[in-house]
Amino acid sequence: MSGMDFSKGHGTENDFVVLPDPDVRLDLRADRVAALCDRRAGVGGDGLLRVARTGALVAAGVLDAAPAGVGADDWFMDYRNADGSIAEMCGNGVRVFAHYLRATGRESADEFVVGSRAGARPVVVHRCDGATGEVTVGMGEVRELGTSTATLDGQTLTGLGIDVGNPHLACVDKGLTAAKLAALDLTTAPVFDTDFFPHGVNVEILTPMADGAVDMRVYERGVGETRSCGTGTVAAAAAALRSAGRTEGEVRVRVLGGEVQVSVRGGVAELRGPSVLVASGQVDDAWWARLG
Ligand SMILES: N[C@H](CCC[C@H](N)C(=O)O)C(=O)O
Repeated sequence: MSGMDFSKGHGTENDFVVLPDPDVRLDLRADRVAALCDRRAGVGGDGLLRVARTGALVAAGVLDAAPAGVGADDWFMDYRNADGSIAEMCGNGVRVFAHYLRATGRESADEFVVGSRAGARPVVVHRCDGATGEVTVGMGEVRELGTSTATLDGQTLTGLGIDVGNPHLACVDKGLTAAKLAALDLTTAPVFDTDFFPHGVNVEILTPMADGAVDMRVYERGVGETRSCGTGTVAAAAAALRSAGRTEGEVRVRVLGGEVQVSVRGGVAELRGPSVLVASGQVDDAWWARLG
């Protein structure tokens, strides 16, 4: 059986299919990405990270141009959601991507830039071995968009629209406890204001800040509920700080899949957390070809 190399990895159990594609040979049509991310009929994942250098993606026409601050030789995280849609940024994904580059020898430095459609994302790899890593990602500007609402589990919540390169609605519910959060039914997509979020939105529900920490669940655009969302934890941290009358600080965000640390300073965020590389294998060429 011949096939296409892949790896599986996750950041606080937000999991990804990692696809090395240095010559950008793969046509990542939405249906093919969805088939790969399918948890029964495919490899399974919340998303897919194609690994290629920025210049190769521009040469292949996948990118029109290198985003500002991203060099042709910088590795670029070409992120796709499980439904095959393209998203601008993936915070947990950048940690796994950076860990993968180090663990496979594609990068040898502890600090380097990862390219994304949201721009340059500088990373610091604090430690990494084949299986586990600890990475800090420079998440760029956190831009508040004003308040909007989402309706889920029969209730309408007010939240803060936040752009972290991709769109979020972070709903701090003052009366919410961790137990009530855990009991929320997130099996169906929240109803949101499509005029406010014309390109869809990732919706976070979180407890108010206590002892420098919040509890959060998230319903992701193009995926559904995930056990974690890195850009979502940044949006949640910014909303929790705002709700506490602050514009900067450190927030520990507890998600279903673990815990990350977010720092917001001067309107710019950093995200620190774990990465795990679970397995590597091959996608069978005949299986891939049958997708048409
Ligand atoms: N899981 C990702 C977010 C993916 C965002 C995607 N669902 C979208 O914006 O459409 C993260 O760790 O930031």
